[in-house]
Amino acid sequence: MDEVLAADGLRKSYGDVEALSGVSLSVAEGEVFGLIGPNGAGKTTLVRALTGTTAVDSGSAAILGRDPTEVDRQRLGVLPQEFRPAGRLTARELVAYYAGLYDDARDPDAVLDEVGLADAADTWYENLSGGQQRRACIALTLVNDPDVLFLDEPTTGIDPAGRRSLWGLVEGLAAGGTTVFLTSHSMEEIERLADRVGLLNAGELVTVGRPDDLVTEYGGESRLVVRTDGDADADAALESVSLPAALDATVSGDDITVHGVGPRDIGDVVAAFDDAGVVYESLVWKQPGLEEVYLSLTGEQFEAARPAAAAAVGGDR
Ligand SMILES: Nc1ncnc2c1ncn2[C@@H]1O[C@H](COP(=O)(O)OP(=O)(O)OP(=O)(O)O)[C@@H](O)[C@H]1O
Repeated sequence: MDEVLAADGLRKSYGDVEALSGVSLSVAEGEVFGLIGPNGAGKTTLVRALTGTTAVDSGSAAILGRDPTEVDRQRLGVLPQEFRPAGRLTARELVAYYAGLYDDARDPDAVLDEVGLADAADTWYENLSGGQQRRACIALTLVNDPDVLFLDEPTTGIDPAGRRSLWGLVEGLAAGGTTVFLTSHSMEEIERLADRVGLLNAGELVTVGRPDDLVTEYGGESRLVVRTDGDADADAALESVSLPAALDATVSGDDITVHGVGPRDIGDVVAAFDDAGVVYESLVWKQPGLEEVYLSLTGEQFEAARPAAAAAVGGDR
């Protein structure tokens, strides 16, 4: 696969703040590269360095083998984190205006339809809802049918159904060969879309890899958390249970956590609790995901909930 994006030793400081401290990476054609990291980690600075909208102190970046400031703009789409187009143009007028900047642009109405704005095409940008405005901004980045697309937190403010439809859109673009560089605070979004993920922390790319590989390496164990009845003694309850060999458990308050429970162990573990007559309020199986990777490598917690990570396998009885 051809290399479409390249960064080599990018450094950028703002006064005493080192926003990027030597970032190198490579993104192949058709790849969706997800960039995650805490607030202030340097993600937007990296996007700006890669797209040539900020001058770096040292290091180099290339898009499609060229300096980012020299790349053919027809081939590039950039959705900045903060983007405020003219408020008193309708969504259609805005997209048509941007279409006029390119030699070969797509039909504005088709693009508006793609981002779910067909019904709001005649609404002034300033009267669109926050999520609709973000969709309109995404439309502006798609109007030239770019080969390389930068999306800096594209779905912030967009409702869950809208997010899912935009994820489908990004998947379709990637399937068609578009290279996507995506930053997000939503682990669900990154897990769904990214072929590879880079974790940026305090200006350093701490790790890069496929989501599954990162979860295997840093995500920790799958576990089953058994919440015992508040009146019961959780330690005594655990003593009475004959867990399958190789599994161990710890107690914290009313919770008994059985460690290292893989998907195929769940039935045996639940049966062991049932056989011992343990009364429980809930059983939750937790599988590690990118959130755990993030937590383990940054020591921080994601704001966004990741409901898919916890699957209830039982309930009151
Ligand atoms: N124009 C600027 N002037 C001064 N400092 C800046 C500027 N842009 C960014 N910084 C600083 O550089 C660091 C990295 O900021 P950046 O916006 O790249 O982080 P980020 O990972 O995108 O954060 P967020 O997740 O909050 O969007 C921060 O400490 C920020 O305050």
